Formats: sequence, structure tokens, C-alpha cells
Amino acid sequence: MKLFNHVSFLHVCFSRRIYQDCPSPDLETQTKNTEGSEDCKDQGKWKIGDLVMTPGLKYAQPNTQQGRTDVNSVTNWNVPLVWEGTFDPVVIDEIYREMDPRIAVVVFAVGKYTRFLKGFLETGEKFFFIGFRVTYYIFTDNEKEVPKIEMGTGRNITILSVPPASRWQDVVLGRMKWATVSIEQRIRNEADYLFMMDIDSIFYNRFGAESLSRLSAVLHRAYYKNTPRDSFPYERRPLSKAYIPAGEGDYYYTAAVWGGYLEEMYKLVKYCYEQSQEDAKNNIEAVWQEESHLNRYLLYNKPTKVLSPEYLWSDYDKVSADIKVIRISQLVKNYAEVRPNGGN
Ligand SMILES: CC(=O)N[C@H]1[C@@H](OP(=O)(O)OP(=O)(O)OC[C@H]2O[C@@H](n3ccc(=O)[nH]c3=O)[C@H](O)[C@@H]2O)O[C@H](CO)[C@H](O)[C@@H]1O
Ligand SMILES: [Mn+2]
Repeated sequence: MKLFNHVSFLHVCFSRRIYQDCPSPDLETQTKNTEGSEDCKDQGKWKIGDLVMTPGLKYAQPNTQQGRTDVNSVTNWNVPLVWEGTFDPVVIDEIYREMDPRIAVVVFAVGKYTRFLKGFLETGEKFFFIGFRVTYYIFTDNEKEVPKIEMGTGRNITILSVPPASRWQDVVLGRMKWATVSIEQRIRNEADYLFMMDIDSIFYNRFGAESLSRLSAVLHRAYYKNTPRDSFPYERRPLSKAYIPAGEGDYYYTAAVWGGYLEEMYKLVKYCYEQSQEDAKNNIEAVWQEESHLNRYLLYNKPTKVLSPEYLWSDYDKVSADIKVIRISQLVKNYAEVRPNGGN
């Protein structure tokens, strides 16, 4: 399960078509014939992991004494826990704009969920990675229902066709299968970072480069504050591949927003797909479908950024004092009406 251990010691960089793990410049001079080093030299102007800033940028001086004190902004494996006030948008945008990454957003709108596309896309165009290259990959069983939205420069929509479903559980799990296949066939050649998102949401505020890392996951708003780990809604049946025993767990992450480097996301969606296939063979479905598999993965393969519930709040809930900004929020919906087989 320690899939990523090696990566932390290496720079990950691009070739024209695929990502490759490449030695850092230091390692490279020590180990001349390391596979991939030639591609790394050829790969163009930037490497993932570079944090290069243009000289002369004007921004507030960072302060080592002042900052958020009402929340913890670092995990116990020492990666950022991102809240409003823990980053300067001017600096972070400039650093990532320098790389000009291609950002893919994978969303599903199957059955009646096409009604959510307009709000998601229109508000995404106001708040999601403004000034960056973004492509929304919309997976739907009804192309005709995809609204025409005016897109900014460098921003696109790609529509991909998937079959209708009679169970909502099949749609949410199917996302892992279709995302795996589409990354392999197409998205891999078109994106550097990828986000998986629920469509039943609206952006209200900036959601930008501060969310980028190798693997970034969002704390589920319902369990982030006082919930003991044994009360997290993890899969608790040992028969399921998503099983997490009592006494273990860091956080409970939502499956409605997660993102990272394309190839890391590929590993993770494929993992969720394969684990759910194993479960199906054993006639079991994880309690929260792909969210359960995601949570198991992230417990044993720690994310490199944890995003606060600002990165997915809910119109159902009143806003806590520690949530200074709602960046995106889940809409109130009538589950029984909108899902093919009802339920909530
Ligand atoms: C906030 C949160 O934690 N969300 C999770 C929770 O979502 P929700 O209860 O918000 O699930 P949901 O109904 O939004 O379904 C997830 C997504 O699947 C798509 N969809 C679903 C049904 C359908 O008929 N057509 C369709 O297109 C659509 O993109 C939707 O946004 O539980 C789900 C199932 O375990 C997923 O883990 C969600 O990520
Ligand atoms: Mn949802």
C-alpha cells in the first residue's frame, strides 16, 4: 500500500505525453543513466514542485508571529491544512501561473443531475482557478441538456457520453470507472492536475492555486471539528476492501471534491474502481461507496495538502465561526426526486 513512498524523494516532471518520476538535478548528476532523466531534461519549461516567483512582485510581507490561531493549519504529518488566512492569493497564484498548468475538472451529470450544470459552470467561471487553463469534462447520459455557457479564455468544456443508471450508487461508483478509462484514453494527454467534483454545488468565492498539490483532499464539513475517529462513517465491515478498524483514522474526507497531479489522481480513481470491483465480487458495497475507499486510501497514503471545509461547505448547514469563506457549497436538493432510486 505504500505506493507513494518513493515519490517524495523525487521530482515528478512531464514528458510531452506522460508524467514520469524524474531524479532531482542532484541525484541526476550522481546517477547518470537513471531511466527518465533524458525526458526530464527535454520536458520544457517547468517541473511540478517548482515554486518559482517572478522578481518584483508586490505583496504583503509574510509574518512568522501572526496568522490563524483559531484552527490548526498543519497536519501531524506536517503538510498544510488550508484555511482562509493561511496563504496569500497574490503570491500563490503568481507561482502557479508561472507554470501555467492545465487543470481538468471531472464532473458527472447523469439523469436529472444535468439541472445542476448551469449553476456549477457559471459560478465556476467566476471563481474556479481564474486566469488558469481549465477544462471541465462533463460525463452525461444526456448531451442535449448540457447548457451553453460562455467560457473565458483558455477555458473549455468537453462532453463525454456515459450510459444512464437505475441506481444512484451505480453513478457515484461508476465515476471511478469512467474517470479511469477516460484518463487512460484522453485526459492524460490534456491535463497536469485533475479534480473530481460533485455537480450539485455552487462556487461562492475564490477556489484557486492554494488547493494544488500532489494529492489534496477536503475535510467533510460534518465531521471536522469534534468527531472522535471511531465515530467517522468509515466502512466498518472487515469484508469490504474499504474497511478501517476502530482506533485508526486521521480525518473524514469528502469524495465530493478532491484533486492532485494527474497521475496521482489516476492511481487513486483506479484504486477506488478496483477495490469496489473486489467488493462487488464479494457481494458487498462500501457504506459510502467511493468515499469509503477514498478514506481508506488516504489514511495509509497521506495527502500532501488537506483543505478545510471552506472547499466544500453545504447550504444545509449554518456557517461555523472558523469558516471565514465558503468557496463552494453543496446545494439543498430533494434526494427522492432527483435520484433514479430515491434515497438519501
Ligand atoms: C458532500 C459529500 O460528501 N458528497 C458525497 C455524498 O454525496 P451526495 O449525497 O451529495 O451525493 P450526490 O447525490 O451528489 O451524488 C454524487 C454525484 O454523483 C453524480 N450523480 C449522482 C446520482 C445521479 O443520479 N446522477 C449523477 O450525476 C453527480 O455528479 C453528484 O453530484 O455521497 C456520495 C455517495 O457516497 C459521494 O461520495 C459524494 O461525493
Ligand atoms: Mn453531492
